[in-house]
Amino acid sequence: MSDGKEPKPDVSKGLKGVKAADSSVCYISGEEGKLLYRGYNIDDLAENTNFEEVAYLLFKGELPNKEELKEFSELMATYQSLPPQLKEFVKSLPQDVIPMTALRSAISIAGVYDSEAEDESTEANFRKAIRLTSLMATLVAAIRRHRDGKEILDPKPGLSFAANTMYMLNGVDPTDDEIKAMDLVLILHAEHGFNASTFTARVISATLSDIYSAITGAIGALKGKLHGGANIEVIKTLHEIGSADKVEAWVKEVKANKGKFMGFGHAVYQVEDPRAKHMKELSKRLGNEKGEPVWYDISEKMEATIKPLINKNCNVDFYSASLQYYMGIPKELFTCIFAASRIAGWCAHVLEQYADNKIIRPSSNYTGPDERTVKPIGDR
Ligand SMILES: CC(=O)SCCNC(=O)CCNC(=O)[C@H](O)C(C)(C)COP(=O)(O)OP(=O)(O)OC[C@H]1O[C@@H](n2cnc3c(N)ncnc32)[C@H](O)[C@@H]1OP(=O)(O)O
Ligand SMILES: O=C([O-])CC(=O)C(=O)O
Repeated sequence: MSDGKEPKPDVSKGLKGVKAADSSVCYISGEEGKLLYRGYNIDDLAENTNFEEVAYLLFKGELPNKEELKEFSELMATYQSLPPQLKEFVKSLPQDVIPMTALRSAISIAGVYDSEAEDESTEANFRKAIRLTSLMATLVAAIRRHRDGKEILDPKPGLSFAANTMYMLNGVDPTDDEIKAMDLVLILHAEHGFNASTFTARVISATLSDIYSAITGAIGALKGKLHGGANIEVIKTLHEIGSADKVEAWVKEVKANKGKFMGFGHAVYQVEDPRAKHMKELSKRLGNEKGEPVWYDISEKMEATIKPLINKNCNVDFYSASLQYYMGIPKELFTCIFAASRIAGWCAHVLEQYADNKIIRPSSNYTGPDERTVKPIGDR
């Protein structure tokens, strides 16, 4: 207890910079702007792999060979179909449900109908990780279709994971460019160390609770606008500004009101987020191809204006907003698409946590009153 004179114990607010465990899933250099999944640079992965390969890499630690990939992709395809109870659950939701709220609830319900949900064996947890990773995109698509009053679609046999995700979202066979764009979004969002949602998943699994509980919690953390929810705030901003020539006035006003620029700043990167350039490039291309470059143009102008003003770079959520818009994804779904990718990272971390567990229980610096006694109710 403190009398106000003792030196305060060190508190690392938000645990910033604190190393809470060893992890071999990803390496991030905030100074260099470098991101490696299991030792592979994301620039290399973005160019040369698809999401199934990246999910395999995150779970197993190595990239698959041809046969391993075939087997893993077939397994993912099997798990991609929604159990009938889950489809009925999505249909029972109010049509105007917030998609991340629907997704969080649906994953919790998915645990109810998984006969292995409480099986703590490594093999069962591994199967559940693949099942959850396969299921998440189908659920996101189902939530979109339900909100639009359209029939929920089953995955189409023979399509890749990214292709099926686009197909189930939109109800039409995607073009090669659309498949590439979805793969890029899925690969780049898949993993990012001890971020808030992954840490949430690890905290929950470290109590030896089940993987469905951990992922339900992670979705709740990702939903927040300081984390994955920022991409929805960014698109709202782009639409509010409306044209590139209005950016400077808008930025001035936000700065004068001490507001936050969503999609800028990062807890780890002091230099450019290495994922941003990929999203930016593709957003520019798709914006031109769709004959609607305005949202890219506003984004580019915002980056040029905000970066020198607050000395913060844009993060992964910034150009992913205009990119997802150009991919035809409704803005309310942007964070769900992030979740459909990050599920691979979450699961890799949950498996890692179970494999070398220690309950996560930091302490706090007490700032409340000194010990006191309860007065009779009439004297309070
Ligand atoms: C996938 C992801 O989660 S990426 C992040 C997505 N979130 C956003 O884009 C929201 C906007 N950004 C932010 O709120 C922050 O930069 C965060 C949450 C990402 C990181 O927060 P921190 O680790 O505290 O960053 P940092 O130490 O650099 O921030 C210090 C101060 O810089 C300023 N700052 C940081 N980012 C911004 C911003 N985007 N706009 C204005 N000022 C900012 C603030 O004064 C901040 O203090 P505060 O949080 O008390 O207001
Ligand atoms: O790492 C973080 O703090 C945020 C995050 O999830 C990411 O940038 O992908």
